[in-house]
Amino acid sequence: MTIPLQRELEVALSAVKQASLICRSVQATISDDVLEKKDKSPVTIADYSSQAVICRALNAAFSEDPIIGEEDAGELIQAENRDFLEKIVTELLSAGISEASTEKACHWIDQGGAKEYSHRFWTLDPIDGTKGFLRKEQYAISLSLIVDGKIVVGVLGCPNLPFPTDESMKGTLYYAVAGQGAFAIPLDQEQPAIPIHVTKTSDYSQSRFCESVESGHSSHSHSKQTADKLGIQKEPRRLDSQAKYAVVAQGEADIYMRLPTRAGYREKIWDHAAGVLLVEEAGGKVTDIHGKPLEFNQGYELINNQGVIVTNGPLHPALIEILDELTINPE
Ligand SMILES: Nc1ncnc2c1ncn2[C@@H]1O[C@H](COP(=O)(O)O)[C@@H](OP(=O)(O)O)[C@H]1O
Ligand SMILES: [Mg+2]
Ligand SMILES: [Mg+2]
Ligand SMILES: [Mg+2]
Repeated sequence: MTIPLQRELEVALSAVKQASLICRSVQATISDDVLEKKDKSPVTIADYSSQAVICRALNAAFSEDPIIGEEDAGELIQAENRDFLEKIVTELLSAGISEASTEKACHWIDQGGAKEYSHRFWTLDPIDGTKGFLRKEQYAISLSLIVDGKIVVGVLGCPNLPFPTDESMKGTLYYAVAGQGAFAIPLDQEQPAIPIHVTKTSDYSQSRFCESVESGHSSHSHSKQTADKLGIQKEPRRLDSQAKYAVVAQGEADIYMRLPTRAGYREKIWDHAAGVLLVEEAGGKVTDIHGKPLEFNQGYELINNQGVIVTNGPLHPALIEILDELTINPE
């Protein structure tokens, strides 16, 4: 018997692994000098290279599937960005893609250019947590398949997150298939996948929440107010990217709060889809701040949702109630 979505999972895992290794090698080249000058070139090269390898792999296997990716090659084709483009091609060649050229790189990147909802599509964030990537901290490569508005495959590459059962192994590849559970595999070693699970606690005083490092992406003051009202005593864990979903899915935190910082901002589907399935398949719950399910059938933004709340399940209801009382953000 064939397992449903097995081929989709295999292609997604191998593409995200290849992209994760490229991102890791580019991240190693960031110097303090680059950071001081606020030069975004390493992240740019890694973003584009990651999007190129993943779209290339998806297109080879599932040529009919649209891909809603974060990046596009619009700027790369400008003459002044020729150097950037050449560096991307160099990365692709060193990753073993011998047919890489400037034209092909732009073509692969633009295969991720879909914007509209369709009954079956992939969504891709080639580097989520750009700021974490530049700080040499956490970032993720996020890919998922959505069918009829439901996330059915989610793969998250976290090159800097230790393997859950062995801290000394840095780099974890997470995956989930709807109805089949959530799993982790070491990024570098051939080892069987291990299942991961959320915690079971219903005691806020014993719980830990995580949130963005960037207070511009998620309101730290509102999360503190909420945590105080719930009696959460532990210090929050702050980390960039969808690595937060992985941390909740593997039981290292019980809650992830993403509270709006400004009216009108809508979350992007590629910032959440893979993480959402991972947590749900690990036994947890994900809604917006009003307790509404996230709607992945509205195009590239979660237009009918505000913020995101992720928990182990038992901690969800009272948290949503508190958020309702706080009136965090006008629509
Ligand atoms: N005002 C805002 N509110 C919420 N998310 C925002 C935001 N401005 C940017 N972002 C998103 O926050 C993501 C990073 O999230 P985090 O802070 O959890 O690491 C960014 O993804 P990229 O880094 O892929 O651009 C970006 O899409
Ligand atoms: Mg992102
Ligand atoms: Mg990104
Ligand atoms: Mg971005």
